Amino acid sequence: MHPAALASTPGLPPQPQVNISHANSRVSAVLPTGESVEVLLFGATVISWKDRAGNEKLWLSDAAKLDGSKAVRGGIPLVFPVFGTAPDHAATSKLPQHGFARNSKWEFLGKSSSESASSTSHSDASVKLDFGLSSATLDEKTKGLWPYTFSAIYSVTLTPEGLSTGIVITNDGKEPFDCQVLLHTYLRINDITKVKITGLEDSKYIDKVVGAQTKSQSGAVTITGETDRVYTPAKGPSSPVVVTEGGSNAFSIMRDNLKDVVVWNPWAEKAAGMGDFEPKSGFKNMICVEAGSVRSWTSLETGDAFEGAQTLSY
Ligand SMILES: O=P(O)(O)OC[C@H]1O[C@H](O)[C@H](O)[C@@H](O)[C@@H]1O
Repeated sequence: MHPAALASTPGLPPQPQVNISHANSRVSAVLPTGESVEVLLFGATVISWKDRAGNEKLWLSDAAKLDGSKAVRGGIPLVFPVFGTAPDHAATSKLPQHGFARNSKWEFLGKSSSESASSTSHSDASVKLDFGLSSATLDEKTKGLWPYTFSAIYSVTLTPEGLSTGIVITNDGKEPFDCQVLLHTYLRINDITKVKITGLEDSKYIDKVVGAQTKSQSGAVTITGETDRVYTPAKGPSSPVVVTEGGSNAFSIMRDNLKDVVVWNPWAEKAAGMGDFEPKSGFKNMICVEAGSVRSWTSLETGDAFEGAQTLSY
């Protein structure tokens, strides 16, 4: 066990266990109540989040590359500084799809844990794992494609109630830069045909499946084929987006300063065409609901910071 692990001390309430494994390439944490999370340093990608009964809440492809050779297909890849590609935006036009954050090795900055003072009969300990990426640690090729000076801290907080992931990006350089941020969350569901997404009613969206047309959502979102939409929820970021399955709440997504929500399911044909998407029928068991700020650019002047977060619960 790594020195960072928190061992239980006799007489004190049970504490979260934090481990660094797979030749220092993954960080995992388990709460005394049984919930767990696992984060790959490659991309600071959350690859697993389990409830206290051990049920996996995120979808991860059986063919996902976890060795750093490709962005992870599943979990929560981090999109920065561009969503998709932006051929008309000179500063980011050379970057690969969804930027470099999901393809870069992040540093584990450490953990902190807390427990509510009111805890009596059962522990409600939580743990926060912090990861860092900056222009100083980017590989030379990426620096050449996007020559700005920045630092990013990504925090993954596991509580008995849910999982929060939040990012702070700071412009540490002399030049301003524009960026977009997205938490590309693959939620695991049992049957896509029974899924409804609420909280996006009466909202404008860009339908990327039909030539980036702008449309308006009426009622809950259901998924009956390839879906790739960028919503700006009319109710604003403080209103939850809820995924129900067969009428029961499966997930609730709260956003902090992330005004857009991407809804993506590749459906059968697109899934068949993705080498790292397995099983091919897996599109029935996932829905991406992605909190972000991607419809426009966030401009950061020297010393400015952007902060955005989501909290997932079930
Ligand atoms: O295949 P990836 O680069 O991981 O992108 C997967 C998907 O991400 C987002 O949801 C985009 O809206 C989609 O257009 C894209 O297909």
